[in-house]
Amino acid sequence: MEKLDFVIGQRWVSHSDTGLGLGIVTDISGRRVTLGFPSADEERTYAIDNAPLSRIIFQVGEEIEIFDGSRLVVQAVEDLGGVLMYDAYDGDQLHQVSEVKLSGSVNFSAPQQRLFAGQFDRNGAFRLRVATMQHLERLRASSAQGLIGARTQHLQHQIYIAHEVAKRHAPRVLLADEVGLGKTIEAGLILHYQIHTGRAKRALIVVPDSLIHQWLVEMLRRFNLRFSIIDQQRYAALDEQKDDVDALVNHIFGDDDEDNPFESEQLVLCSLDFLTDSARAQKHAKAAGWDLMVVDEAHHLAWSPEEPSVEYQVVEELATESRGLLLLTATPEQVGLASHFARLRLLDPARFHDLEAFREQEQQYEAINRVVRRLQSGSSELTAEDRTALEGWLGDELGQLLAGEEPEQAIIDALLDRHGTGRVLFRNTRAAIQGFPERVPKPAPLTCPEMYQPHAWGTIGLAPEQEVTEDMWLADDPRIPWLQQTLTSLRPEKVVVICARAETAMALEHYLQLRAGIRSAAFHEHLSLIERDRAAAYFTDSEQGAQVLICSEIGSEGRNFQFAHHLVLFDLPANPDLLEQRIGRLDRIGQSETIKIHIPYLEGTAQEVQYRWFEEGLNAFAESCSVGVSVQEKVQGQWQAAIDGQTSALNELVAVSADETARLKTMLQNGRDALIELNSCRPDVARTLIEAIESEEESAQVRDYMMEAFDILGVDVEDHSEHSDILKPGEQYQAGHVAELPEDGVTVTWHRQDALEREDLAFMSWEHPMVTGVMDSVISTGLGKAALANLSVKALPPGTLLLEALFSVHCPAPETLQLTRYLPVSPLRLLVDVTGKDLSRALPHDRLNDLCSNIRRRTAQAIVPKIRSQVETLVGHAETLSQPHLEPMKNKALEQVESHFAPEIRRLEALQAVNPAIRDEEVDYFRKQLAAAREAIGHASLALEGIRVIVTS
Ligand SMILES: Nc1ncnc2c1ncn2[C@@H]1O[C@H](COP(=O)(O)OP(=O)(O)OP(=O)(O)O)[C@@H](O)[C@H]1O
Repeated sequence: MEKLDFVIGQRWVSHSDTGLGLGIVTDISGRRVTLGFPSADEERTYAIDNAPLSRIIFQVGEEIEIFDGSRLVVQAVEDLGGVLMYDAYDGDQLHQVSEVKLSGSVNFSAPQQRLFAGQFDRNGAFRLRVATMQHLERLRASSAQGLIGARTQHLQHQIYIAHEVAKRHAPRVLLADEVGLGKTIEAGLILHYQIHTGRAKRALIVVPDSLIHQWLVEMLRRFNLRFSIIDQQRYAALDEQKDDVDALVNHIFGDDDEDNPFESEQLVLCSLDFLTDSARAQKHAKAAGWDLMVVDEAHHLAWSPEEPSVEYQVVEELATESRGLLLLTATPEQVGLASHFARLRLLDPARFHDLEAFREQEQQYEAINRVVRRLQSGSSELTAEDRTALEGWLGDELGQLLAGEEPEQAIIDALLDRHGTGRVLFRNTRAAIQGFPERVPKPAPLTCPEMYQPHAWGTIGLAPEQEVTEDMWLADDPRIPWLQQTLTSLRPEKVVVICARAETAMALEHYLQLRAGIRSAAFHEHLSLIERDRAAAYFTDSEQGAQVLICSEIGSEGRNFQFAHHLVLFDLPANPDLLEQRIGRLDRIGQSETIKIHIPYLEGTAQEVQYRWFEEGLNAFAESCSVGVSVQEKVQGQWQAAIDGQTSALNELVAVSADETARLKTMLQNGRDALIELNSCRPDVARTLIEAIESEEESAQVRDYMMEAFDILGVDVEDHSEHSDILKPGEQYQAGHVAELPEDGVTVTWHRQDALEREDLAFMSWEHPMVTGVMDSVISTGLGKAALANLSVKALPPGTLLLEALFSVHCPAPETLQLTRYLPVSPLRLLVDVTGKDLSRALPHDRLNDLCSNIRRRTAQAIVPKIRSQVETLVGHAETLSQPHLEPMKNKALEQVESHFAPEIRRLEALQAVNPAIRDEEVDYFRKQLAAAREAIGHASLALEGIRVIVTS
């Protein structure tokens, strides 16, 4: 190593211990030099002719930091007797700053600074950096982005919806697939996509009490999304931590400054019941601000102009504070059309502003559907009448749409949005998806006992046991021996029993368990969350578990019991949608067998009426009946009369209902449902997406990439089985770079089928947190920013220097614009020699990788000071060569920004024509966003992102 010239006051860094920061020469005596390292508060003495030190000289244009924290940009550098004097600008005026005054902490962001400071890496780290950027670019352009690596089967309707919704900016939609088709999975995919792509950072999920745990587990095991529960317990713990002084301060000044637990987490899961009960939690949840809010079982949000429910009001408050909103319900019209409309309005007030107009529009759906169908088969077949209709619906916008790309699709989209069911409603049906098992009703008429005679009719008659004592009905209700016998004959098959009331469920469970010796568990709203989960787990256990789970209506909503094939409806609900919710516990994705629905009912009571109405009027046992609530509204008088005991009304009720069901189904099939179906799944698009996802998941690229990263970051890899490895921190482990690697290691699979079958294996994909964590870390830290490599080729004389330089687009802009989405991630790569010749094409990156080898670190440390000025020349050449590339990159980004904002602006303008409630400011907001994005891109520049200096031998 060469002898270094030291002068007191000079600044140097140690390349053997970069954590020491920027040292200052404090003493030189004999053959020894002493440096103080202010940041580390240490002093070190080195042998002068062998010191692992690099001299730090900042160049013109670089930023320096003074010990008081202020930052200036270097304008000129002067050497005064070995100590440097910088002329530096603070944005206001020029200062003379001796290097003595520089701050002790340094972060060399420019690659050449890192190189000169001795902070360079092995060749492999540079390779990893380039590979990371290239993969990021490829993944970002892929339609699979955001949907990779979920531990779910790839079902077309889910993937289509997830992609369609998640790619939107701040999506606001109603996911209304029929019961059990996977709305939770769709919401999880959307959350994952939005979080993965940076569209959302903060998310709040609001669900009924009984579903908290199920959501927590599904989000984690399927999507690696770690939500935190905020509940009463969390608040109690918070209050315990507060001391008396806090309490006094809060008492005097109010509690505006108190900790807000919703702010301390990014991903929060909270129950709607808790939010409606706690004004404090409501206030906190609202103040915390969200990018995306999910509300499950949204049919609980009942609304009428006179009496909006508390639940509706709570969600409404939060919905205005959240940019994105996903409402989930299988039965959107369960509590009436007005509530359904009010929820649509929460989602898109611009489109849904007038209930009457909404009702009227439904009448047009058939006509719209006819035109849409013809458009789908090629616009040449449009009749003159269709054209007139289109002009009537779309006005001037039609011309713009016809002039754009894919006019047919654009017109269909505009029709669905402005005049159809809207972009906000997605609903897949079993009929459209197909492949679901059959549902077979098994009625069991029973004689009504004496004790129920006074309570046989009216809605009380649907659950008459509530009118007598528990002892009485348990003794004399014929449904009890029937149930006991049915369960015994079905043993050991699992059976879900559902009844309306928690009290009935509790009594039944008690009875079966203690008096009939049938292993059972109860599941209802009076149990704590832990008790409910314990009951569900006891039922799920296939060996030792309960044969029967007895659920109340509310307790069972949303739960997954598809491993059972027998359902007992101990009573029948008044509302057809509640019946569908009940059957949906078993009739879910994953149900492998015919579902047997056992229906004990008491003859000559309201129960018989209800059974016959569901069976003969609606056919609601064998098939999902989405028109049930509408039919009920229509036949309300007859239904009530029949339920009240007018036996003559029953036959007519059944006949009228059957006709109305058929009529509504046909009408909806031709109109609304057809349009919704069109909106909800396009199988060809879904298939292409699934292919793209699977090709990313199945490719060996992710494993190859991670193996290279593990090698560099010190992670040991042991073979486990064909597609699986065991990962453990090794001796050289660099902890900060690898997220989610436990000390004692983790077993992972790179194969989706294995991941679906074995939940204990982590499913590694491009979007697993460990992989994204490594990629983020490579990009955001200095790893591989500067490297030195050796190249042996005969064509070049030994000692020739080449520079491989990477440039990326640098574009400061407010985060809300999310401009990084439009700028390339993959670097501009240039290879230059000292004469400024561009060798980029002659020696591509991969070829160079094959030819290059590592230089020993000690040798490299010795070379760097000698080649400093040549490297500076090379960097200058690369910068000159990079400049012509900037404009095309900016233009491409501009094009993408325009294509994102233009349709949004056009849509609002079109809606404004029919909805005066849309204010000019709303349209202006997007225009301003577009203008700000244009301006920011206009100022974009190229920044040097990484260098590899290649020395020939
Ligand atoms: N793609 C999938 N891969 C694996 N399992 C799935 C998939 N989609 C759904 N499931 C399973 O099917 C069941 C129903 O899914 P989910 O709970 O999301 O339905 P839902 O539409 O929300 O139901 P509900 O209307 O009852 O709330 C769950 O057990 C879920 O784990």
